[in-house]
Amino acid sequence: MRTAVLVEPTEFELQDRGRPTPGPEDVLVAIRDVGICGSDVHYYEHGRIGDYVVEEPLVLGHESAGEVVEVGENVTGLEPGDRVALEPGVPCRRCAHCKRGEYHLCESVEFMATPPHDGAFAEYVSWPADFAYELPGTVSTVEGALCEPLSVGIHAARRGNVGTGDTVLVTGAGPIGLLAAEAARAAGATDVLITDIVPEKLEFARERGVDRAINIAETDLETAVDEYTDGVGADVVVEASGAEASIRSTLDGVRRGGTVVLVGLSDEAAVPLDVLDVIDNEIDVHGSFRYANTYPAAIDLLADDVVDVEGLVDFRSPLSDVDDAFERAMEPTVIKGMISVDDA
Ligand SMILES: NC(=O)c1ccc[n+]([C@@H]2O[C@H](COP(=O)([O-])OP(=O)(O)OC[C@H]3O[C@@H](n4cnc5c(N)ncnc54)[C@H](O)[C@@H]3O)[C@@H](O)[C@H]2O)c1
Ligand SMILES: C[C@@H](O)[C@H](N)C(=O)O
Repeated sequence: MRTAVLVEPTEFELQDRGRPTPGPEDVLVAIRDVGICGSDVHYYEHGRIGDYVVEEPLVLGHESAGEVVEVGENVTGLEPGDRVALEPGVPCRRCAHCKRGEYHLCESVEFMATPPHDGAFAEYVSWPADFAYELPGTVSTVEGALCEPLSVGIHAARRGNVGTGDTVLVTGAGPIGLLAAEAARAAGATDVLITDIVPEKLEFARERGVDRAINIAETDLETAVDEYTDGVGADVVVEASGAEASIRSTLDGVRRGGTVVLVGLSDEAAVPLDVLDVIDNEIDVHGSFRYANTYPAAIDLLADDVVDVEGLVDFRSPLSDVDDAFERAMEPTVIKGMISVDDA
Protein backbone atom coordinates (compact mmCIF):
# COMPACT_ATOMS: atom_id res chain seq x y z
CA MET A 1 0.00 0.00 0.00
CA ARG A 2 1.16 3.54 -0.71
CA THR A 3 2.34 5.30 2.43
CA ALA A 4 3.80 8.79 2.87
CA VAL A 5 6.65 8.49 5.35
CA LEU A 6 8.51 11.39 6.94
CA VAL A 7 12.10 10.18 6.63
CA GLU A 8 13.86 13.45 7.56
CA PRO A 9 12.55 16.87 8.51
CA THR A 10 10.91 18.39 5.39
CA GLU A 11 11.34 15.13 3.47
CA PHE A 12 8.57 12.66 2.72
CA GLU A 13 9.16 9.42 0.87
CA LEU A 14 6.28 7.57 -0.81
CA GLN A 15 6.87 3.97 0.18
CA ASP A 16 5.14 0.76 -0.76
CA ARG A 17 4.39 -0.99 2.54
CA GLY A 18 2.57 -4.20 3.35
CA ARG A 19 -1.16 -3.89 3.96
CA PRO A 20 -1.82 -4.46 7.69
CA THR A 21 -3.81 -7.47 8.86
CA PRO A 22 -6.50 -6.57 11.39
CA GLY A 23 -6.37 -8.29 14.78
CA PRO A 24 -9.52 -9.91 16.23
CA GLU A 25 -10.76 -6.61 17.73
CA ASP A 26 -9.71 -4.38 14.81
CA VAL A 27 -11.10 -3.05 11.57
CA LEU A 28 -9.06 -2.56 8.42
CA VAL A 29 -9.93 0.87 7.03
CA ALA A 30 -9.23 2.15 3.50
CA ILE A 31 -8.30 5.71 4.37
CA ARG A 32 -10.09 8.36 2.31
CA ASP A 33 -9.33 11.75 3.88
CA VAL A 34 -6.73 13.00 6.34
CA GLY A 35 -6.40 16.53 7.70
CA ILE A 36 -3.02 18.23 8.04
CA CYS A 37 -2.73 19.41 11.64
CA GLY A 38 -0.34 22.02 13.02
CA SER A 39 1.45 19.24 14.90
CA ASP A 40 2.05 17.33 11.63
CA VAL A 41 3.54 20.52 10.18
CA HIS A 42 5.71 20.95 13.27
CA TYR A 43 7.10 17.39 12.95
CA TYR A 44 7.62 18.00 9.22
CA GLU A 45 9.52 21.25 9.81
CA HIS A 46 11.44 20.51 13.00
CA GLY A 47 11.39 16.71 13.45
CA ARG A 48 10.18 17.10 17.03
CA ILE A 49 7.60 18.63 19.35
CA GLY A 50 9.14 19.12 22.79
CA ASP A 51 10.17 15.72 24.11
CA TYR A 52 8.54 13.86 21.20
CA VAL A 53 11.36 13.37 18.71
CA VAL A 54 11.07 11.69 15.31
CA GLU A 55 13.94 9.19 15.62
CA GLU A 56 12.65 6.62 13.10
CA PRO A 57 10.75 7.27 9.86
CA LEU A 58 7.21 8.28 10.86
CA VAL A 59 3.85 8.25 9.11
CA LEU A 60 2.09 11.52 9.95
CA GLY A 61 -1.66 12.32 9.96
CA HIS A 62 -4.07 11.76 12.83
CA GLU A 63 -7.26 13.41 11.53
CA SER A 64 -8.62 10.57 9.43
CA ALA A 65 -11.67 8.78 8.10
CA GLY A 66 -12.29 6.07 5.54
CA GLU A 67 -14.18 2.93 4.66
CA VAL A 68 -14.08 -0.38 6.50
CA VAL A 69 -12.85 -3.15 4.18
CA GLU A 70 -12.31 -5.99 6.66
CA VAL A 71 -13.30 -6.70 10.26
CA GLY A 72 -11.56 -8.83 12.90
CA GLU A 73 -13.34 -11.97 14.11
CA ASN A 74 -14.58 -10.41 17.40
CA VAL A 75 -15.83 -7.16 15.90
CA THR A 76 -19.55 -6.51 16.08
CA GLY A 77 -21.40 -3.41 14.94
CA LEU A 78 -19.17 -2.58 11.98
CA GLU A 79 -18.95 -4.28 8.61
CA PRO A 80 -17.19 -3.79 5.28
CA GLY A 81 -18.62 -0.79 3.47
CA ASP A 82 -19.26 1.25 6.64
CA ARG A 83 -17.59 4.65 6.65
CA VAL A 84 -15.83 5.54 9.89
CA ALA A 85 -13.95 8.34 11.63
CA LEU A 86 -10.87 7.10 13.49
CA GLU A 87 -10.22 8.48 16.96
CA PRO A 88 -6.41 8.63 16.94
CA GLY A 89 -5.54 8.02 20.60
CA VAL A 90 -6.00 4.47 21.88
CA PRO A 91 -5.56 4.05 25.65
CA CYS A 92 -4.84 0.94 27.73
CA ARG A 93 -8.49 0.71 28.92
CA ARG A 94 -7.30 -0.67 32.30
CA CYS A 95 -5.57 2.10 34.28
CA ALA A 96 -7.22 4.39 36.83
CA HIS A 97 -7.63 7.18 34.25
CA CYS A 98 -9.26 4.87 31.75
CA LYS A 99 -11.60 3.54 34.42
CA ARG A 100 -12.59 7.10 35.39
CA GLY A 101 -13.50 7.78 31.75
CA GLU A 102 -10.65 10.27 31.30
CA TYR A 103 -8.90 7.88 28.94
CA HIS A 104 -7.11 10.72 27.13
CA LEU A 105 -4.95 11.01 30.25
CA CYS A 106 -3.92 7.33 30.11
CA GLU A 107 -0.12 7.22 30.45
CA SER A 108 0.04 4.41 27.90
CA VAL A 109 -2.08 6.06 25.20
CA GLU A 110 -0.84 5.35 21.69
CA PHE A 111 -1.60 8.41 19.59
CA MET A 112 -1.33 8.34 15.79
CA ALA A 113 1.53 10.32 14.28
CA THR A 114 3.17 10.90 17.65
CA PRO A 115 6.57 9.16 17.76
CA PRO A 116 6.90 6.20 17.71
CA HIS A 117 3.31 5.58 16.53
CA ASP A 118 2.47 5.84 12.86
CA GLY A 119 -0.45 7.87 11.55
CA ALA A 120 -2.84 7.70 8.63
CA PHE A 121 -1.12 9.05 5.50
CA ALA A 122 -1.46 5.55 4.07
CA GLU A 123 -3.93 3.60 1.97
CA TYR A 124 -4.94 1.36 4.87
CA VAL A 125 -4.89 1.52 8.64
CA SER A 126 -5.83 -1.30 11.00
CA TRP A 127 -7.47 0.24 14.05
CA PRO A 128 -9.33 -0.95 17.18
CA ALA A 129 -13.01 -1.11 16.28
CA ASP A 130 -14.05 0.70 19.47
CA PHE A 131 -12.11 3.76 18.29
CA ALA A 132 -13.72 3.71 14.83
CA TYR A 133 -17.05 5.60 14.74
CA GLU A 134 -19.57 4.91 12.02
CA LEU A 135 -20.52 7.99 10.01
CA PRO A 136 -24.15 8.53 9.01
CA GLY A 137 -24.82 8.81 5.26
CA THR A 138 -25.02 12.61 5.43
CA VAL A 139 -21.54 13.02 6.96
CA SER A 140 -18.64 12.90 4.49
CA THR A 141 -15.24 11.36 5.22
CA VAL A 142 -13.73 14.88 5.08
CA GLU A 143 -16.09 15.80 7.92
CA GLY A 144 -15.32 12.51 9.65
CA ALA A 145 -11.60 13.30 9.58
CA LEU A 146 -12.26 16.76 11.02
CA CYS A 147 -14.11 15.26 13.99
CA GLU A 148 -10.60 15.31 15.45
CA PRO A 149 -10.01 19.08 15.71
CA LEU A 150 -13.72 19.50 16.44
CA SER A 151 -13.21 17.15 19.38
CA VAL A 152 -10.46 19.41 20.71
CA GLY A 153 -12.97 22.27 20.57
CA ILE A 154 -15.76 20.26 22.22
CA HIS A 155 -13.44 19.16 25.01
CA ALA A 156 -12.32 22.76 25.59
CA ALA A 157 -15.96 23.90 25.84
CA ARG A 158 -16.64 21.09 28.30
CA ARG A 159 -13.55 21.97 30.34
CA GLY A 160 -14.85 25.54 30.51
CA ASN A 161 -18.34 24.38 31.54
CA VAL A 162 -19.70 26.66 28.85
CA GLY A 163 -23.43 27.10 29.44
CA THR A 164 -26.52 28.72 28.02
CA GLY A 165 -26.19 32.46 27.64
CA ASP A 166 -22.46 32.57 28.28
CA THR A 167 -20.08 35.03 26.70
CA VAL A 168 -17.01 33.17 25.47
CA LEU A 169 -13.77 34.74 24.31
CA VAL A 170 -11.53 32.55 22.15
CA THR A 171 -7.97 33.71 21.53
CA GLY A 172 -6.52 32.55 18.19
CA ALA A 173 -8.63 31.97 15.06
CA GLY A 174 -6.85 28.92 13.62
CA PRO A 175 -8.81 25.67 13.18
CA ILE A 176 -8.74 24.91 16.90
CA GLY A 177 -9.90 28.39 17.91
CA LEU A 178 -12.65 28.45 15.27
CA LEU A 179 -13.92 25.02 16.29
CA ALA A 180 -13.67 25.85 20.00
CA ALA A 181 -15.77 28.94 19.25
CA GLU A 182 -18.36 26.88 17.39
CA ALA A 183 -18.39 24.15 20.05
CA ALA A 184 -18.96 26.88 22.65
CA ARG A 185 -21.86 28.23 20.59
CA ALA A 186 -23.29 24.71 20.33
CA ALA A 187 -22.98 24.38 24.12
CA GLY A 188 -25.20 27.44 24.55
CA ALA A 189 -22.89 30.46 24.40
CA THR A 190 -24.87 33.39 23.00
CA ASP A 191 -21.91 35.72 22.55
CA VAL A 192 -18.66 34.54 21.02
CA LEU A 193 -15.64 36.82 20.60
CA ILE A 194 -12.39 35.81 18.92
CA THR A 195 -8.94 37.35 18.59
CA ASP A 196 -6.11 36.96 16.10
CA ILE A 197 -3.33 39.03 14.56
CA VAL A 198 -3.98 38.03 10.93
CA PRO A 199 -6.77 40.14 9.35
CA GLU A 200 -7.80 37.35 6.93
CA LYS A 201 -8.32 34.94 9.83
CA LEU A 202 -10.50 37.50 11.61
CA GLU A 203 -12.52 38.18 8.47
CA PHE A 204 -13.06 34.44 8.04
CA ALA A 205 -14.18 34.12 11.68
CA ARG A 206 -16.64 36.98 11.10
CA GLU A 207 -18.02 35.20 8.04
CA ARG A 208 -18.50 32.11 10.17
CA GLY A 209 -20.61 34.07 12.62
CA VAL A 210 -18.56 35.21 15.61
CA ASP A 211 -20.10 38.25 17.27
CA ARG A 212 -16.85 40.18 17.53
CA ALA A 213 -13.47 39.53 15.88
CA ILE A 214 -10.70 41.51 17.57
CA ASN A 215 -7.36 42.25 15.89
CA ILE A 216 -5.15 42.06 18.92
CA ALA A 217 -2.24 43.63 17.03
CA GLU A 218 -4.24 46.87 16.88
CA THR A 219 -6.68 46.75 19.80
CA ASP A 220 -6.28 46.36 23.55
CA LEU A 221 -7.99 43.12 24.60
CA GLU A 222 -9.32 44.33 27.94
CA THR A 223 -10.81 47.47 26.40
CA ALA A 224 -12.46 45.49 23.59
CA VAL A 225 -13.94 42.87 25.93
CA ASP A 226 -15.05 45.47 28.48
CA GLU A 227 -16.76 47.41 25.72
CA TYR A 228 -18.66 44.30 24.59
CA THR A 229 -19.55 43.08 28.09
CA ASP A 230 -20.22 46.43 29.80
CA GLY A 231 -17.07 46.07 31.86
CA VAL A 232 -17.89 42.58 33.18
CA GLY A 233 -15.58 40.37 31.10
CA ALA A 234 -16.12 37.01 29.41
CA ASP A 235 -17.56 34.09 31.37
CA VAL A 236 -15.09 31.75 29.72
CA VAL A 237 -11.84 32.42 27.86
CA VAL A 238 -10.48 29.62 25.66
CA GLU A 239 -6.83 30.24 24.76
CA ALA A 240 -6.21 28.62 21.37
CA SER A 241 -3.20 30.44 19.93
CA GLY A 242 -0.34 29.13 22.04
CA ALA A 243 1.21 32.63 21.89
CA GLU A 244 2.73 33.62 25.22
CA ALA A 245 1.30 37.17 25.08
CA SER A 246 -2.13 35.74 24.47
CA ILE A 247 -1.88 33.23 27.34
CA ARG A 248 -0.91 36.06 29.68
CA SER A 249 -3.76 38.24 28.47
CA THR A 250 -6.45 35.64 29.20
CA LEU A 251 -6.76 37.17 32.68
CA ASP A 252 -7.57 40.55 31.09
CA GLY A 253 -10.52 39.07 29.21
CA VAL A 254 -12.16 36.86 31.83
CA ARG A 255 -14.76 38.11 34.31
CA ARG A 256 -14.37 37.79 38.09
CA GLY A 257 -15.35 34.22 38.95
CA GLY A 258 -14.91 33.12 35.33
CA THR A 259 -12.93 30.30 33.74
CA VAL A 260 -9.81 30.24 31.58
CA VAL A 261 -9.21 27.14 29.49
CA LEU A 262 -5.67 26.71 28.16
CA VAL A 263 -5.58 24.73 24.90
CA GLY A 264 -2.80 26.40 22.88
CA LEU A 265 0.64 24.90 23.41
CA SER A 266 3.23 27.55 24.10
CA ASP A 267 6.81 27.14 22.86
CA GLU A 268 7.82 27.95 26.45
CA ALA A 269 6.74 25.60 29.24
CA ALA A 270 6.70 28.43 31.77
CA VAL A 271 4.48 31.42 31.07
CA PRO A 272 4.02 33.97 33.88
CA LEU A 273 0.40 34.34 35.03
CA ASP A 274 -0.56 36.85 37.72
CA VAL A 275 -1.59 34.46 40.50
CA LEU A 276 -2.80 37.28 42.74
CA ASP A 277 -5.20 38.17 39.96
CA VAL A 278 -6.28 34.50 39.79
CA ILE A 279 -6.87 34.35 43.56
CA ASP A 280 -8.42 37.76 44.05
CA ASN A 281 -10.83 37.26 41.17
CA GLU A 282 -11.45 33.54 41.79
CA ILE A 283 -10.52 32.54 38.27
CA ASP A 284 -10.62 28.82 37.46
CA VAL A 285 -7.67 28.00 35.19
CA HIS A 286 -8.13 24.66 33.41
CA GLY A 287 -5.80 22.79 31.10
CA SER A 288 -7.43 21.06 28.14
CA PHE A 289 -5.56 18.19 26.52
CA ARG A 290 -6.95 16.37 23.50
CA TYR A 291 -10.38 14.90 24.37
CA ALA A 292 -12.32 11.89 25.56
CA ASN A 293 -15.83 10.77 24.69
CA THR A 294 -16.27 13.50 22.09
CA TYR A 295 -16.51 11.66 18.76
CA PRO A 296 -20.22 10.77 19.08
CA ALA A 297 -21.01 14.42 19.91
CA ALA A 298 -18.82 15.66 17.03
CA ILE A 299 -20.60 13.38 14.57
CA ASP A 300 -24.01 14.51 15.85
CA LEU A 301 -23.05 18.18 15.48
CA LEU A 302 -22.02 17.49 11.88
CA ALA A 303 -25.05 15.35 11.04
CA ASP A 304 -27.33 18.09 12.41
CA ASP A 305 -25.46 20.83 10.48
CA VAL A 306 -24.70 22.66 13.72
CA VAL A 307 -21.02 22.97 12.82
CA ASP A 308 -19.58 23.25 9.31
CA VAL A 309 -16.09 21.78 9.18
CA GLU A 310 -15.91 21.44 5.38
CA GLY A 311 -15.93 25.23 5.16
CA LEU A 312 -12.54 25.28 6.91
CA VAL A 313 -10.86 23.31 4.11
CA ASP A 314 -8.68 25.46 1.85
CA PHE A 315 -7.38 22.67 -0.37
CA ARG A 316 -7.35 18.91 -0.88
CA SER A 317 -4.25 17.25 -2.33
CA PRO A 318 -3.54 13.67 -3.35
CA LEU A 319 -1.14 11.59 -1.25
CA SER A 320 1.45 11.81 -4.04
CA ASP A 321 1.58 15.62 -3.54
CA VAL A 322 2.13 15.46 0.20
CA ASP A 323 5.30 17.64 0.12
CA ASP A 324 3.52 20.41 -1.76
CA ALA A 325 0.50 20.09 0.54
CA PHE A 326 2.67 20.61 3.63
CA GLU A 327 4.33 23.67 2.08
CA ARG A 328 0.89 25.12 1.35
CA ALA A 329 -0.35 24.26 4.84
CA MET A 330 2.36 26.53 6.26
CA GLU A 331 0.97 29.65 4.55
CA PRO A 332 -0.32 32.01 7.28
CA THR A 333 -3.82 32.43 5.85
CA VAL A 334 -4.47 28.70 5.33
CA ILE A 335 -6.86 27.18 7.86
CA LYS A 336 -6.99 23.50 6.85
CA GLY A 337 -5.31 21.43 4.15
CA MET A 338 -6.40 17.85 3.54
CA ILE A 339 -4.86 14.81 1.88
CA SER A 340 -7.23 12.70 -0.24
CA VAL A 341 -5.61 9.30 -0.01
CA ASP A 342 -7.77 7.62 -2.65
CA ASP A 343 -6.99 10.34 -5.25
CA ALA A 344 -3.28 9.46 -5.38
N1 LIG B 1 -4.35 21.05 24.00
C1 LIG B 1 -4.61 20.29 22.95
O1 LIG B 1 -5.12 19.18 23.07
C2 LIG B 1 -4.31 20.79 21.58
C3 LIG B 1 -4.78 20.10 20.46
C4 LIG B 1 -4.53 20.62 19.19
C5 LIG B 1 -3.83 21.81 19.06
N2 LIG B 1 -3.35 22.41 20.19
C6 LIG B 1 -2.64 23.69 20.12
O2 LIG B 1 -3.63 24.70 19.94
C7 LIG B 1 -3.07 25.82 19.27
C8 LIG B 1 -3.93 26.16 18.08
O3 LIG B 1 -3.89 25.15 17.10
P1 LIG B 1 -4.20 25.52 15.58
O4 LIG B 1 -4.03 24.28 14.81
O5 LIG B 1 -5.48 26.28 15.48
O6 LIG B 1 -2.97 26.49 15.31
P2 LIG B 1 -2.79 27.66 14.25
O7 LIG B 1 -1.36 28.03 14.29
O8 LIG B 1 -3.42 27.30 12.95
O9 LIG B 1 -3.66 28.87 14.86
C9 LIG B 1 -3.19 29.73 15.84
C10 LIG B 1 -3.76 31.11 15.56
O10 LIG B 1 -3.35 32.00 16.59
C11 LIG B 1 -3.05 33.24 15.99
N3 LIG B 1 -2.20 34.02 16.90
C12 LIG B 1 -0.86 34.09 17.00
N4 LIG B 1 -0.50 34.95 17.97
C13 LIG B 1 -1.65 35.40 18.52
C14 LIG B 1 -1.94 36.31 19.58
N5 LIG B 1 -0.97 36.92 20.27
N6 LIG B 1 -3.24 36.54 19.88
C15 LIG B 1 -4.23 35.92 19.19
N7 LIG B 1 -4.01 35.07 18.18
C16 LIG B 1 -2.73 34.82 17.84
C17 LIG B 1 -2.40 32.87 14.66
O11 LIG B 1 -2.43 33.93 13.74
C18 LIG B 1 -3.28 31.69 14.23
O12 LIG B 1 -4.39 32.11 13.47
C19 LIG B 1 -1.64 25.40 18.93
O13 LIG B 1 -0.79 25.90 19.94
C20 LIG B 1 -1.68 23.89 18.99
O14 LIG B 1 -0.43 23.35 19.28
C21 LIG B 1 -3.59 21.96 21.43
C1 LIG C 1 -4.90 16.44 19.87
C2 LIG C 1 -4.15 16.56 18.61
O1 LIG C 1 -4.87 17.30 17.68
C3 LIG C 1 -2.82 17.18 18.82
N1 LIG C 1 -2.24 17.59 17.60
C4 LIG C 1 -1.91 16.18 19.55
O2 LIG C 1 -1.05 15.59 18.96
O3 LIG C 1 -2.06 16.01 20.71
